Amino acid sequence: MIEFEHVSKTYDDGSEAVGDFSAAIPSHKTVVFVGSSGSGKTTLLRMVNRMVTPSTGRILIDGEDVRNTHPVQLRRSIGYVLQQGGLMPHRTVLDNVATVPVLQGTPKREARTEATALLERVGLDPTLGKRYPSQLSGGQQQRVGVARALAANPNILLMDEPFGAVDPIVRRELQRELIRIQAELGKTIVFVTHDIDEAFLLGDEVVVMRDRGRIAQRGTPAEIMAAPADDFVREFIGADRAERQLSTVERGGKRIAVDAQGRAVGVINP
Ligand SMILES: Nc1ncnc2c1ncn2[C@@H]1O[C@H](COP(=O)(O)OP(=O)(O)OP(=O)(O)O)[C@@H](O)[C@H]1O
Repeated sequence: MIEFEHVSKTYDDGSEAVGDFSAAIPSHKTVVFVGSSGSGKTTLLRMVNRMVTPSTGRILIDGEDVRNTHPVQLRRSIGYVLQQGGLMPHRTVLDNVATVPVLQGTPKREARTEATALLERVGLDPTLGKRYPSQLSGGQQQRVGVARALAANPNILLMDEPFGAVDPIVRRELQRELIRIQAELGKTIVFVTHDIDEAFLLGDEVVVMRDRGRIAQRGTPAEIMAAPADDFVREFIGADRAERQLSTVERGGKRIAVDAQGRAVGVINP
């Protein structure tokens, strides 16, 4: 479990990114922080692996204050996936994935064998391991980013808009892949996004944030959709509701559900 206890953050230039935030993230669940740009999501995420030091308050992982663990050790023990992958450009894909285990003392050969298995786990052809990151598509790079984050077998995965820079179709594939991987591995995932659909798709629980990390509502997707706490949440989740409204059309003798753009979202059984 990850606990945020009354954390706040005011950066050196005086900007107050987080006011007073408390939340517990249960183990083996995916909790999504969703909010507009600048609401403090990234700042909160980075407090967990000590890339940001809270101005006040503390973060506990399984009851232990993160300040008691050396930052380098802590970061190696927590998977971190960023929007742009953050891969090392001059190392092969395989070495990108194997680096942290090698630093932690796994023999190189073993680390590479495990890295190959991880590439498969995230849906990549292992022969891509010989390439360099620039020789992969954006979606493939993000998969490598996930494989790398999993390489040290962390209990915790921090994911900061990991699928934000890829096109909607690839994004969908990556989301499905993450759901599949999470069903197998059961990590404790904190996932940051500004996309409410992504939040509802991936989150066991969703934390809707206003400015400065203020929680507007926390709950399961169903709870939030069924009973938005206030106008802010209603507007946030409903902003594109019209787009999500479904209708049915007849195609090839079948009833198909389509969204407002006419995209097929499913076949309706008679
Ligand atoms: N290193 C920094 N120095 C000064 N101010 C910062 C720093 N990092 C973030 N901020 C400010 O803190 C606030 C919260 O930023 P943060 O990146 O945590 O929000 P966010 O919700 O993740 O936004 P986004 O979705 O745009 O990444 C913003 O006003 C931002 O400008």
